[in-house]
Amino acid sequence: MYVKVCGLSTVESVRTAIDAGVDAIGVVHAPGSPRHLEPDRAREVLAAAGCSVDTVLVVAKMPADDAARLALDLGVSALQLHGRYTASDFQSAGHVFPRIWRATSLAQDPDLHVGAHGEELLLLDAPNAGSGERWDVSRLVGNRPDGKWLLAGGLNPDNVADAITVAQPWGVDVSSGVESAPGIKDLDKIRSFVASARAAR
Ligand SMILES: O=C(O)c1ccccc1NCC(=O)[C@H](O)[C@H](O)COP(=O)(O)O
Repeated sequence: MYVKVCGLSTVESVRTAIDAGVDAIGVVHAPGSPRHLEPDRAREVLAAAGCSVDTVLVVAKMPADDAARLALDLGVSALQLHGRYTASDFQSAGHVFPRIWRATSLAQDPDLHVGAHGEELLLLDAPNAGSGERWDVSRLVGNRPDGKWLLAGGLNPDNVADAITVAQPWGVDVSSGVESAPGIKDLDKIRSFVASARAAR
């Protein structure tokens, strides 16, 4: 089970996530989000991860080409285009940056084929990204994607194991569910989330 913790904004939280055994950490560049980091701060936070895990830049409304250039500049492993990006956005960003992830929700009636827009990985989230809202993951039963896809949206240390059992994702992603307040990561919740996700079947 691939585990990503997103919206990290401190060196301490990155180190905790890595010590807990995550596969990926994400930083958010989305003005208005409580997790938004300017590029210089994102660089400092990402530096704490080194090359030990995948590092992901998450953007929401930024033009895809600009996001791809920022991903190159920051030296992240992958760029997560979150929300209403078109196939053409993916195509043009892919000319600049090679590893692109597509994050969407069932509310957008997405193509559930991983790679439909040329992406490496598909992330299925709640309609409001980073809101901590849950959604009915049982809607995926009989209709789940194949391949590399992450389940996200309202997961936390207490519900992640059940969600994995129902949806059988390739991996999981969490943000609000390991926070004490919007944008403030709780280190114990990070440890607990990773342990629960790893133990789930
Ligand atoms: O986290 C944000 O504030 C955010 C803002 C804009 C686009 C994406 C954002 N987050 C992406 C994510 O981290 C996922 O939505 C997350 O894994 C699921 O969120 P949560 O329900 O808070 O666990």
